[in-house]
Amino acid sequence: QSVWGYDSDNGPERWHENYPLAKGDKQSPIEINSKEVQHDSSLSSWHASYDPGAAKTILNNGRTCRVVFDDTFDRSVLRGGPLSGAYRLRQLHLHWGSSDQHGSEHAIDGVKYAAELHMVHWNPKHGNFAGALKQPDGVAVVGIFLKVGNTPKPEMKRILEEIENIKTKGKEAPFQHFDPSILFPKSRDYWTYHGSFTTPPCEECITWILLREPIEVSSDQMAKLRSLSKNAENEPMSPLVDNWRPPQPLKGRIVRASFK
Ligand SMILES: NS(=O)(=O)c1ccc(C(=O)NCc2ccc(F)cc2F)cc1
Repeated sequence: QSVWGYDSDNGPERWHENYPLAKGDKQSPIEINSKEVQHDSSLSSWHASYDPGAAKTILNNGRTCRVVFDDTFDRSVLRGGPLSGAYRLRQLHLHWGSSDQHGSEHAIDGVKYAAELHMVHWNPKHGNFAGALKQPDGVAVVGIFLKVGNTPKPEMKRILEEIENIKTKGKEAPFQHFDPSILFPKSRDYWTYHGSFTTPPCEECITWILLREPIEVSSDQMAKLRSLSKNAENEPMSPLVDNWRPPQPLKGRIVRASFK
């Protein structure tokens, strides 16, 4: 079946067969080379004002672990930085590796992190998410790198505790009273560039805001993430790991930094 994934027969190298946009000129992720980044002093700082009551559920869709928010009105929004207007938080999810040495989608000067967390927002001026996907300014994703260390962020615990309840594909559990801004690192420094979804259909509708400072998770927390299964409960356990797309060609795009 043409369902895409991260295995040799349906992985990133073959996505273009069913999703032609995957071979576009503004694809994500990318490798950030700090020597080629342009500092832009006109970039303002970004601001998230999230309503913890907007959090709804957490689910395993066989390809990632995703937390879904109520985005039927401007309840949890991101503004500022490279954005004009308020973008609504729709979902957050993660990409991670089979070991602590890799797993992030973006890489910084060759450094890959153990995981990368994406907070996905869309521009309500385009009516709905499906409409926003077709616009270059339709979606904004805040990317946060996860680094394995020994002072793990207690706020990550909440997501990882829920993993017990969504071990297999298709499992969903209530996930309420959660303010994702507690996951942000201290520094608001970021890189920004124009790119795409890192998964099919790979639309080029994303303003990426990648935070420079990683947050710390423990090796046990990473092991918990790796205990999720790609398969449903009545199928053989297949560890959900290495759900990351490799860096794509920059094709002349400029990456701007909010910091010197
Ligand atoms: N990793 S990432 O942050 O770049 C990313 C963000 C959002 C989505 C998404 O919403 N997919 C669902 C989806 C994507 C396209 C579409 F047409 C319908 C649809 F539901 C996928 C990847």
